[in-house]
Amino acid sequence: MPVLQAKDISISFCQYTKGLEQSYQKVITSLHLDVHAGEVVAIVGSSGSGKSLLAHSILGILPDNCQLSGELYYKGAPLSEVELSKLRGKEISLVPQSINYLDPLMKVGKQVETSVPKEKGNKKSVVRQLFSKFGLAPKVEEMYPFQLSGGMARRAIVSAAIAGNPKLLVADEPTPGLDEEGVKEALSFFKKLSNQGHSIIMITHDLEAALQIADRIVVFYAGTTVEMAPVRDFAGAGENLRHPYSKALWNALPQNGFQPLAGSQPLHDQLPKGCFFGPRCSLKTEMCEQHLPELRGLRDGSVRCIHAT
Ligand SMILES: Nc1ncnc2c1ncn2[C@@H]1O[C@H](COP(=O)(O)OP(=O)(O)OP(=O)(O)O)[C@@H](O)[C@H]1O
Ligand code: NI
Repeated sequence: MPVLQAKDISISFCQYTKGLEQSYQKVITSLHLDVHAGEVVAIVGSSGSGKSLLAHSILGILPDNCQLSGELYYKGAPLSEVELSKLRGKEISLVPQSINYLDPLMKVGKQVETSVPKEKGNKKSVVRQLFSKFGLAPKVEEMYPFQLSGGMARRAIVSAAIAGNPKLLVADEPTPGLDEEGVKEALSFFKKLSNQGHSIIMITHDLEAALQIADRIVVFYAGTTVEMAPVRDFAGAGENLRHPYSKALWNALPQNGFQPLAGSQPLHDQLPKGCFFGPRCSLKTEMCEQHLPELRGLRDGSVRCIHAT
């Protein structure tokens, strides 16, 4: 049974148009995701594909003016608002994408202390241990966020996210601002957590980083999940991958010759008819324009493409 399962999530934002008239603008169409105990699942996809909104759905921290539909399950049971408020920051924790989540007016050590559960004993010493694990000197505890480098802020945020020893960690772009060594450390730290039975959802633009630690890769495109694949399928010319977009991402990596893909991901208010990837797809036929394909199971994975075999 998956620790977390998201099925057919769609998200709309309420906007005021004229005066008091409201309209709902759908920004996410159909996202699917699951993660098992001890598994690292990486979500890859370009900017605006819905990665952070899915993370916020899982944590139950979407803005008030938006409406979510679809199903979320935690350990097989539907994840309700009430349930989430009990789990958030404890069993389920988020490494937020922006370091602006740090309170600018509060010393960093004190902030991370607020994430340490009571049961853990002396909060200050827990923070000290966490910081030393991430190479942050004791003096950093006394600093304010503006005094930290991007990399230090990132480490402090990860410390806060894991302070409660979460079963499920959702890390939204955890590596920007870190140098090469820092990236390696962060990735190997997540891997270690997963080896201890924790589940990790890692969100990233960086397919290469994802491939280093993930067990499975989930590919998002324009607010839809287009493929779920085991990492081993990212090999050769991508012949084991299921969706043409995943193949394109793989073939665009330096080691595969930087093969570019023409066009760009459509915006949510300019989605094409039928398959969202259609306009960029070499496999496109008339059938593809009729409706958005469902995500279907295929060879140890899933794909949203009628042509995939
Ligand atoms: N508060 C909001 N109001 C209206 N639209 C929003 C809001 N937040 C996000 N969106 C839209 O939802 C879509 C998905 O956004 P999201 O932040 O999840 O993308 P992302 O994949 O995390 O991108 P990035 O890689 O840039 O972080 C985008 O089209 C974005 O414009
Ligand atoms: Ni994001």
